[in-house]
Amino acid sequence: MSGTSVDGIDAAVIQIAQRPGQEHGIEVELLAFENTPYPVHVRNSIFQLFDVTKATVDKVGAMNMWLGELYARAALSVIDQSGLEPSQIAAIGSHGQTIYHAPEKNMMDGYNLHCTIQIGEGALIANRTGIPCVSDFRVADMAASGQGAPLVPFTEYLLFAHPETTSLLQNIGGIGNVTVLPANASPEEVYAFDTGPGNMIMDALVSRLFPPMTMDAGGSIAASGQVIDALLEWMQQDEYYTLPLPKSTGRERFGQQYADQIVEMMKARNWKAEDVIATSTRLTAWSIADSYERYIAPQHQAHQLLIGGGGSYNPTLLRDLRQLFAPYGVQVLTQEDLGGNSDAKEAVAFAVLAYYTMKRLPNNIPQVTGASQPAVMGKISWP
Ligand SMILES: Nc1ncnc2c1ncn2[C@@H]1O[C@H](COP(=O)(O)OP(=O)(O)OP(=O)(O)O)[C@@H](O)[C@H]1O
Ligand SMILES: CC(=O)N[C@H]1[C@@H]2OC[C@@H](O2)[C@@H](O)[C@@H]1O[C@H](C)C(=O)O
Repeated sequence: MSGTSVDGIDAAVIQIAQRPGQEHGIEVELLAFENTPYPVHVRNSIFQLFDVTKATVDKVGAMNMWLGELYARAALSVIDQSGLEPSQIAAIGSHGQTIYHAPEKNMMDGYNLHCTIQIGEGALIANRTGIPCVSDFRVADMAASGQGAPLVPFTEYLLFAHPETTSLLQNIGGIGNVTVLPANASPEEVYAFDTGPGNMIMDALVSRLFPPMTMDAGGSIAASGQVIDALLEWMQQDEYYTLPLPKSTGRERFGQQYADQIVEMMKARNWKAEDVIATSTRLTAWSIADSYERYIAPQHQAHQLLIGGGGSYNPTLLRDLRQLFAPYGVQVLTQEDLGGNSDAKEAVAFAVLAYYTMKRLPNNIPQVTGASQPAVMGKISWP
């Protein structure tokens, strides 16, 4: 898995045990996990592709192969760490790198041309590892008129649903996304959506205002600043926060151009850099709490908000979240609080999704993505 933050490659080896007689009853054990940060020049080359005027087909094509090589190496390395041989691995699930995501309806000659592009060639991963590789998951959901995201809720339902506890699984990566798992839910009652920016705005602003840092490690910059009310109010006006469900978003809305606008405002109004970081941190926490109030609380009183993704390592963000969720009586915990691993969660999810692809079983949740029907997502490349 390589997410929207483009911080590195997350690779996990898992063992799946099928509960007898239950197609969707599985137990997952994490055998090994490894995060390989992208070298700076690779990260910069990927970021170039987020600018549609620079993402020419030659560059996209070459990066598709380059990332395939890097993902294959990451897979072989984590397999080695697990103590297994590649020949013992049934399949690799590779999400790839999203370079473009346009889930909204886009009609042309009567066809909906909404699209999403994940690169990192699966054929190359299969060839280099000798293991079948499932990649390019999202397009099958889009073919069924879905948004192609979020996909992790399928696995969260399998792994975290509980008879008595209503949980919100909040991932805070580049983008924030939440899965609502009502107590004793059937699959049809699960829903999920992107809450808005996760770390994306913070990362972009830290990169601009505190180079060579690329993230607010430990939330220390935000902790040293004060929230700027005028900026927070401006950010809260984005129409994304009130769009109807299902909805998903990405760098196209909250990426570099968005951060540039804030830097311009900051210069014009003499705001302090650490206050701008404190405000963007609060915005992420606010968007998660606002999503709860707007789309979840009217139907479900949640017991806990379980934070995963890199945002769970930012104590200032967690502080803001705990403050905002206290009035609702929702406990804020991280995956680590449950004995899990915030970093590994999405990599594990794509391994689980690949397990279903290999069995030719549907692995999207139509009401989550807005798809008209279940789909078997993922394309299989054989070695
Ligand atoms: N120690 C830390 N302190 C503060 N923030 C951190 C820390 N570690 C990671 N992060 C934040 O988490 C981000 C990475 O999160 P993660 O790996 O979950 O994102 P992703 O998987 O790329 O994104 P997405 O889930 O949106 O696809 C970093 O860019 C950074 O902002
Ligand atoms: C198009 C795309 O890559 N979307 C990501 C992104 O990062 C978080 C959020 O936005 C989520 O919608 C999705 O990723 C996770 C893995 C998902 O599909 O569940």
